[in-house]
Amino acid sequence: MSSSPSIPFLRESAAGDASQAVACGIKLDLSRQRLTHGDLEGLFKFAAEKDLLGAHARMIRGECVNGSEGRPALHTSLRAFSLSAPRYAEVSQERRRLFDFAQRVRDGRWLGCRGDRIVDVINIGIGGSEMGPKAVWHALQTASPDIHLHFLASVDGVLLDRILAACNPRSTLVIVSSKSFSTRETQVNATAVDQWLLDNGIVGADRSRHMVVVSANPHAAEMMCLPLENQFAMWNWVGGRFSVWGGIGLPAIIALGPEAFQEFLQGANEMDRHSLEASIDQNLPALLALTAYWNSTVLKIPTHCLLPYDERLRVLVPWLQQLQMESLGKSHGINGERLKGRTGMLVWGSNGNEAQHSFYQWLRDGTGSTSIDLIWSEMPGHRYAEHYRVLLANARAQAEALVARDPKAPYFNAVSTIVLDAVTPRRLGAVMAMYEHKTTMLGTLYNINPFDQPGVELGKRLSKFAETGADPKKLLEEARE
Ligand SMILES: O=P(O)(O)OC[C@H]1O[C@H](O)[C@H](O)[C@@H](O)[C@@H]1O
Repeated sequence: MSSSPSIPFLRESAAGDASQAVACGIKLDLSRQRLTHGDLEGLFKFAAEKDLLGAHARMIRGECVNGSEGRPALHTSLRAFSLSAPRYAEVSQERRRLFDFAQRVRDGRWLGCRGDRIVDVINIGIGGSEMGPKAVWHALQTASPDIHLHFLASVDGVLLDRILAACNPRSTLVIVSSKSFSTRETQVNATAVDQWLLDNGIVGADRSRHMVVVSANPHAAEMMCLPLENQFAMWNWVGGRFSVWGGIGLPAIIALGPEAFQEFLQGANEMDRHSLEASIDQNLPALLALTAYWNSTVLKIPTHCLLPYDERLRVLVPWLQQLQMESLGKSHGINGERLKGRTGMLVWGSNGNEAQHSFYQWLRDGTGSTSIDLIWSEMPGHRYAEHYRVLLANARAQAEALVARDPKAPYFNAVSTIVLDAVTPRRLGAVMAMYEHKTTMLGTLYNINPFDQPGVELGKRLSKFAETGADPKKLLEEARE
């Protein structure tokens, strides 16, 4: 593979539809990517050398792909509907429990301890234990929902105060979500919300009507003095940032209903099957991964910007940021070797239309090159024809404007457009699964393990030391000596 000095557009060398791929209601257009058709063919050969699709299939089959932690990465099993999927029995049993519990909350068979219906759900959790369900809820909630979700993630009392002020404890359900059940922010927030229940007279057995836990730690319910039936399982073989498909999705299951969540899972499962069955030149996640690999390693583009032209997809930005940056923000390979060249990009973005009036100036004229995904839907989520017409005109125009930069400047943009036929639970599942597969496929291409996060864990350990009043810098220095 060689870098092209003239930075051509794919559309200049690919005939007809060769720069497009369509699956699961998603149309990917790579024509504004900066490579030739020959370069793309070279990337397909590189993918074959790396056995990209074989490695992907091995992940889904349950092989030990997370070497540093010695386990498989089976998030795809959480959205599988076939007996042959690894761990199917335990996953489907837990899914039934989750759906049954959510339905009881929704139809009023599960009430607060004084007989009130649950109308507010507070999800206490951070990172992967927050971002997935938050993205799903933001995308699929109706304008006036029966049940309101609140996400308490950071250990910042301001957020705590605001959320508690919006809720009545008697009609509130608290979900404490933590894979490890040892994350300090979550522990501190859970204790504070528990105290709020206590202050409002919800004590003893009554607490169990207002609090449940989701965790891979079998002692989580016990740690919160709750009965075991108030715990929903997750498993060590699902990474936190890949976990929205199971118990971590509980707030969304309650707020949207099991039926919508089932559709969400089915959409993801459709994408899983597409990713296993489609040839490389039509394989959506593989095409996204290969062009990202090209952009980062050959064109040396340092950042990737996601610009949804659809309010419903706004929270995909922080979700994708964690997914890609925690998975691919690594400079060592699977055998601990220091890697040459770039790995994962900095991921950022915003609601596309709003961003036009804030940072597009930089994207169009600044001294940086950017990889960009523009994403929109062919069906609006509202009844205002004029709004949709203007929004779509903006999205289409910006797809061109963002690549219309000074051809003599050393800075340029590489743009993909991703068009959904609609934003339904099914399509959302497919889009999120597509980005998950893009991320893990990039792990294969870069030769890194996308399933661990050693850098974050050091920070977590140091914060615990800092809580005792110790200087974290000193502790690091001592550890080095
Ligand atoms: O779910 P928990 O165990 O509480 O972890 C919450 C988060 O903690 C860390 O920040 C990890 O890097 C994240 O991947 C994880 O999602």
